[in-house]
Amino acid sequence: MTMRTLVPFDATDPKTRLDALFSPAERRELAAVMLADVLDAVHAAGGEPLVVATEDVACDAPVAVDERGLSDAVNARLDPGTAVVMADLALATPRVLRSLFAASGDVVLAPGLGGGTNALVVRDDGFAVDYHGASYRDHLRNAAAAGCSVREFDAARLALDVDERADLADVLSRGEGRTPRWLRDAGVALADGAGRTNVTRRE
Ligand SMILES: Nc1nc2c(ncn2[C@@H]2O[C@H](COP(=O)(O)OP(=O)(O)OP(=O)(O)O)[C@@H](O)[C@H]2O)c(=O)[nH]1
Ligand SMILES: C[C@H](OP(=O)(O)O)C(=O)O
Repeated sequence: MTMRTLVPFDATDPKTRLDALFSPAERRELAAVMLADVLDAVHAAGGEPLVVATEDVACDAPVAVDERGLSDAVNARLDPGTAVVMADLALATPRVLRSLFAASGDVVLAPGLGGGTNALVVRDDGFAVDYHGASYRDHLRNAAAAGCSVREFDAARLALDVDERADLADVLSRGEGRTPRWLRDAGVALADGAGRTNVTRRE
């Protein structure tokens, strides 16, 4: 069973919350590397990805360029039986995505650590996304208002999206794809015994 999977991608000025660590060009490179890892996992999980991007981007999937905001661009394509997987889920594996796609419910929501919604599956055309801010809480409310059954899909490997410097610690310690290699090649490291607070980058 294949799952049509939207992968939203900010190709224009991605990962601005990492601007203290990386130049704009490096942030675009990192975003593209994470996108490649996510697309590999989506393909291996039986997903059929469509990248919904602010600008055209070279990647292993069809690309729909849509300059509208994130929620509008996704809602325009959210036919029942569609998944949405964010492009910065650097720990996502085929196994966890197969489980997400197989989870039952009119709306399946995978929370992000910061209160966002990192991935979802929609099977009811009464549901719409409303990203940014504490979107997970908003999505629970939207689903209830639409009379949708909801499955909360709590998975560590989907809960980590790369937004802040500290998120890189999890990618360095648990990542398996191109992204941890890119970070190490860029001189990013995790000081021993320091937890998520001491991600360093050699000059
Ligand atoms: N198509 C589209 N995707 C977006 C847009 N904004 C963010 N995204 C994607 O949605 C996902 C989550 O967004 P964010 O975590 O805010 O990503 P970001 O905008 O690169 O990060 P920040 O600049 O730090 O906010 C990522 O996969 C982004 O690439 C947008 O306006 N349009
Ligand atoms: C898109 C947004 O991501 P965040 O800004 O929370 O990383 C959200 O999950 O609602």
